[in-house]
Amino acid sequence: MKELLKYLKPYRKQCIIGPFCKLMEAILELLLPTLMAYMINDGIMAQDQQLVYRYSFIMIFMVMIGFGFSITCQYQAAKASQGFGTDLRNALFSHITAFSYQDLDYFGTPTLVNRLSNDVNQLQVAVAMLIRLVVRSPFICIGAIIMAMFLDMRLAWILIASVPFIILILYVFIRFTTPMYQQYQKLLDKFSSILDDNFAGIRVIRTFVSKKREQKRFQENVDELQVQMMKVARLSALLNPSTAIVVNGAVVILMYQGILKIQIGDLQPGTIVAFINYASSILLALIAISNLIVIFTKAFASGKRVSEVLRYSPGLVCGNASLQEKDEPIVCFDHVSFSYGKGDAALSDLSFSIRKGESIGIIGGTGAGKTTLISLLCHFYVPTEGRILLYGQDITTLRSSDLLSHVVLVPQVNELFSGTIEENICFGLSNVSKADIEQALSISQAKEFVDELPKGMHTKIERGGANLSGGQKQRLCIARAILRKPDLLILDDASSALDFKSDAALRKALKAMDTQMSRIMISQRVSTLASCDRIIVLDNGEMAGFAPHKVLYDTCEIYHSICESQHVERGIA
Ligand SMILES: Nc1ncnc2c1ncn2[C@@H]1O[C@H](COP(=O)(O)OP(=O)(O)OP(=O)(O)O)[C@@H](O)[C@H]1O
Repeated sequence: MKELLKYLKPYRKQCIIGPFCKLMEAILELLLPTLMAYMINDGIMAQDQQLVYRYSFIMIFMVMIGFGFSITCQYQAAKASQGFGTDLRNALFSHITAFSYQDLDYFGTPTLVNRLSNDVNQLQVAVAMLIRLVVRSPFICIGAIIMAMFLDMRLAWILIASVPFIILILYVFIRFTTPMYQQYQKLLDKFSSILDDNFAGIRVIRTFVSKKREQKRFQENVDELQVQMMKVARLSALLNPSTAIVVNGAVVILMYQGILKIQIGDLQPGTIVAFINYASSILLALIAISNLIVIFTKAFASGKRVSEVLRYSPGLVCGNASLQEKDEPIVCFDHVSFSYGKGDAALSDLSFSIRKGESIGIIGGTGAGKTTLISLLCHFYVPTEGRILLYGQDITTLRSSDLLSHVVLVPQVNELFSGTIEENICFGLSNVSKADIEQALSISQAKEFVDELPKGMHTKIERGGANLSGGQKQRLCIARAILRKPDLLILDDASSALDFKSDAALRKALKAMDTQMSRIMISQRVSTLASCDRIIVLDNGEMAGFAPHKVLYDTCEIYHSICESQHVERGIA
């Protein structure tokens, strides 16, 4: 939680001025009942009209000054809490953007979204309350008792005696509600995760007529949330009445004792009015304190969740070295093994090298480890054992921007953003020539369909490429990668939505483009990979073969059976 304090530091001024103003307001508020007692005892009872006017004027003046202090405090509280929330949200967001896939897997996206939005909101409210009420409410409670002691010491003891009961009630409340709020936040994360699944997979849910099942899952979670919130609400609902019972009990005893004292001439009526005023001030301050406790209990749970993210050091640290092109293999896997979390090895002891300009195919059954291999090469995950070298340099020592400008990946899932086709292709690049864009579109086999669009490259793409077909999206993503002119282009099943003719044309155009650009292509189709210089055959995370098509066809049993299942002949390459 300490790390959160540093986001309050820039608002030190507001954190001092705000409570100071509230304190001044509270002092004025505490003086009012005593002034009223004097006004009643010395003015009204003695029928001194001038004195009544004088006290009335002083009291109105004090109320106005108090109002000014209150407004100033509200302004300072708003300024500090909004600023704190914005700074914290920015810091959290920039910390999360440095997370690797591994780190994102560790937390899960829904909980990170919740922490960024809901939890930071709770903290923001807590900061506002900290400035507005944390000083004021206890001060009013203590001050009211002290003022009452000045008026009548024996009656004041009735108020003092109620304090331990109130402290006990507050303690019990905090003790039981804190774990309940933590549990509630966890359920909220689950809720976000279900929403995330449903919105992302809405088409699949409809295709597989799973709407009812998903609705049931959603309902169950909402019911759990409701049960948890009801538990907290039941306890919270008890808090205000229990404190009110204690304070009102004290008021009843005060009135009784007060009347007895008035009857024997030991107390004046104005004093008992002031006592009742102080008792109700204490009651209001206690209600504020109980609400503060609810807010701080929630904020404490949220603060722990936000701190956990801020304290988390990304597992994947990038180096500072710049990549030097040397006369060494562009890629070298040196006894690389990898497991996701504590699961089985997704890759086991892989060792191979890729020469500059070589085209490499990767084939293997579902879950064989093809995407994992590429993710390690792009430094999205760190090998559990072994090293990956780029031009002989360990990729963990390289500057991330250097690595990603030399190695460009077109992933299985196509990501396009809202904007024009041109903006999407040039994403992250500046000063790109029209000729280069046209060339990239042409190589990726996208030029034909883009030219047919009425607005050509200026056609608007909707978010996620919703107004394009799967094949069109893939071609634009390939064009975007080609435009970067990388040393190593990786296509992870990136031509799966292309028809055979376009797929063949793409491979031919890539080969003709630049003999210096190395390529890695993952595919389930032998026909897509057969023309590669060499093909890696993966089987359950292990390398079952690494050779040209014809050699593998003759020597690798797994590859041979894949070819047979796809009716591919030895001479296809
Ligand atoms: N994020 C992840 N967390 C845990 N396990 C994972 C994760 N991603 C992949 N795996 C597991 O690692 C293994 C290799 O997966 P990978 O995605 O690399 O296979 P693949 O060969 O690319 O499969 P496909 O052809 O179906 O895409 C599988 O057993 C898979 O269940």
